[in-house]
Amino acid sequence: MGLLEDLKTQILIADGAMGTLLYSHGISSCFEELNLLNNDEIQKIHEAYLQAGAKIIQTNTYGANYPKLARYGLEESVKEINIAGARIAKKAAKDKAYVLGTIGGIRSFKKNTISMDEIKRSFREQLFYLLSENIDGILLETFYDFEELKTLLSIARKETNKPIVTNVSLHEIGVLQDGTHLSDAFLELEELGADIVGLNCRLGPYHMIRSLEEVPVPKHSFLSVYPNASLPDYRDGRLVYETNESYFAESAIKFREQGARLIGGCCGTSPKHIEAMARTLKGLRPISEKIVKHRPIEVNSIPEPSDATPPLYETVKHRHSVIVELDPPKKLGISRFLEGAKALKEAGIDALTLADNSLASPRISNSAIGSIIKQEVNVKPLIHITCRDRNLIGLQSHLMGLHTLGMNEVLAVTGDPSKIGDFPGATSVYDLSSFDLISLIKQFNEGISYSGKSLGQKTNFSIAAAFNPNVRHLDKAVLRLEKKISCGAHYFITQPLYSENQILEVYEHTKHLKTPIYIGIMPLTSARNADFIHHEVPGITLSQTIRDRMNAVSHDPLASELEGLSIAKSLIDAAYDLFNGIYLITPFLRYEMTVELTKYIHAKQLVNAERRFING
Ligand SMILES: Cc1cc2nc3c(=O)[nH]c(=O)nc-3n(C[C@H](O)[C@H](O)[C@H](O)COP(=O)(O)OP(=O)(O)OC[C@H]3O[C@@H](n4cnc5c(N)ncnc54)[C@H](O)[C@@H]3O)c2cc1C
Ligand SMILES: [Zn+2]
Repeated sequence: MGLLEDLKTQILIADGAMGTLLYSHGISSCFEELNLLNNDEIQKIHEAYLQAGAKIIQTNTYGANYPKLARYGLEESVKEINIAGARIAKKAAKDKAYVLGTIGGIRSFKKNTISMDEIKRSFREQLFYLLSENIDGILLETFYDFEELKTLLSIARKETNKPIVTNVSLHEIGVLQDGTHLSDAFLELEELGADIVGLNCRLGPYHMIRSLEEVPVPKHSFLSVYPNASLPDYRDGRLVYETNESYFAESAIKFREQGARLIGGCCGTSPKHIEAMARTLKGLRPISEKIVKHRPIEVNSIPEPSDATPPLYETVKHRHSVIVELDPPKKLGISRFLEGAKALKEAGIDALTLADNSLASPRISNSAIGSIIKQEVNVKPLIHITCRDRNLIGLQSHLMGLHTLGMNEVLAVTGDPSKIGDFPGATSVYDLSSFDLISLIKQFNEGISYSGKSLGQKTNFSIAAAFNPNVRHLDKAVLRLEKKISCGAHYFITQPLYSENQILEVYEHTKHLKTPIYIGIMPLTSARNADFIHHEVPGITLSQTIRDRMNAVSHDPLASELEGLSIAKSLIDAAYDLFNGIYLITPFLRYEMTVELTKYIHAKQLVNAERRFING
């Protein structure tokens, strides 16, 4: 008889946690390395689970892959650790229990920390060594990223006919991180060839039972469930779980009622939990029919307010559009800022862009000031959002707040790192990259939070992303743009450009993209300002001609300003025929300069319109 054959008629008990058990024994080094250093300890744990009633145990190889072992400098030991892990488990099982070779998910919520190619490479390596030891099946567990699991399952299915168990991990009841409903996920996994589909880790029995209530008994696979002991608690600097064996015994009955046939435990569980479940389920046959609970996910689109202007990405597709950056002040007091916002509004800008603590220095919160100008000046705020100052919780709360305040224009950027700003020792959070943040906002627009939970409403953010053309290889920067588009960016805003040639070059490199681009133009204010930008701002070089022009008027502040404006106007002339979007950056709150440039652009628009009219 084989594992799958047994599951046709029986419920099989699996083992519980390995990692947290070792941790509770005081071990905090690499758990998988113990396969080499202390195989007795691992074998004893397997034996304790077998003794408790487990008929299926898993190898101690959860994190025995190249990227995870590399954290301990053990990346060259993938082969030895996996082979040893399989041998220890088989030795403990003595052919009386099945041994699954465990491979854990790599990506948690940060998608871009590691590429899929790297994940595939490391997976193939681990899979190869586990299969070489003639184990009874493969256990793919703790997958938060459904794409990752599907990709790896497809690879494994081609490599082996042995049973494959796929366990996903959920943050929320019944739904995966990308919003896929659990029942749909199981169907997809079945189609890709999983023999057993289920849940493990992160949630305890309560949330797992509620998740399984929404899932029919699979037709072409078996259902597995490996709950954590409880939600974790943080005590004295350690994660601890409740010990609750009798609760597990009761839960085992409910898992059976939900159609589970392979039942084990994950973090925080011990042989006592497994023993309690094995005892309770002894002699009970699995069920094949159940009533499925349907809990519809309700996501409503919010009605558009009747006076709503179109999002910037629409506006800029159809006509020239000017947006202006006016940085929130570094000191308290916003009167000059408000004057500027009003003047720019009167000059006819489409939005005022508000940086998020640019150059990593604290400024008045851009959402606070954005809300004020929206209400008092009736100008559209475009809120920059960096990944530097907020973790995944803060970012989501921020987005919900912006939506609630009706501020729908956002720019998603990584953010200048703290070390370049006023507080070099402050943490740069970077839970998400700019790509992840763009994807998150797109997911919000579908009404789904990062963890897959319904937000109750869809947001309607218009998503801008940053484009830095001041790099040596523009081709590579354009590849990043393409990736940002695939994540959900609606349009781009560039760093300031200072040469007509560069503007043309940007056009040539991006003309294949359908995504609109706002070209950044920041007027120079003085020869010193020009020198600073040329010598100290990474990636930006000013031509000798521009620097000579600014130097020639260095004695006269007014003439300097006029020369700065004149240079900016030439750049606008170069950009105007190639791009609809112009992004003006106000230097040092000198909004008179960006007002002048906005008027200049509108005058060009008028002249062009007249010309078109005259020419019919
Ligand atoms: C319009 C605009 C507004 C901005 N507003 C703010 C703000 O309000 N607050 C703030 O703190 N910062 C702001 N920045 C700065 C921005 O966060 C950083 O300059 C950032 O590195 C560039 O944009 P991104 O975050 O989308 O970078 P990404 O494209 O995500 O790049 C992130 C990292 O990758 C590197 N990288 C980028 N391109 C390449 C390439 N071609 N090859 C190799 N590596 C590359 C970069 O060095 C960077 O560290 C803004 C930038 C722009 C263009
Ligand atoms: Zn776990």
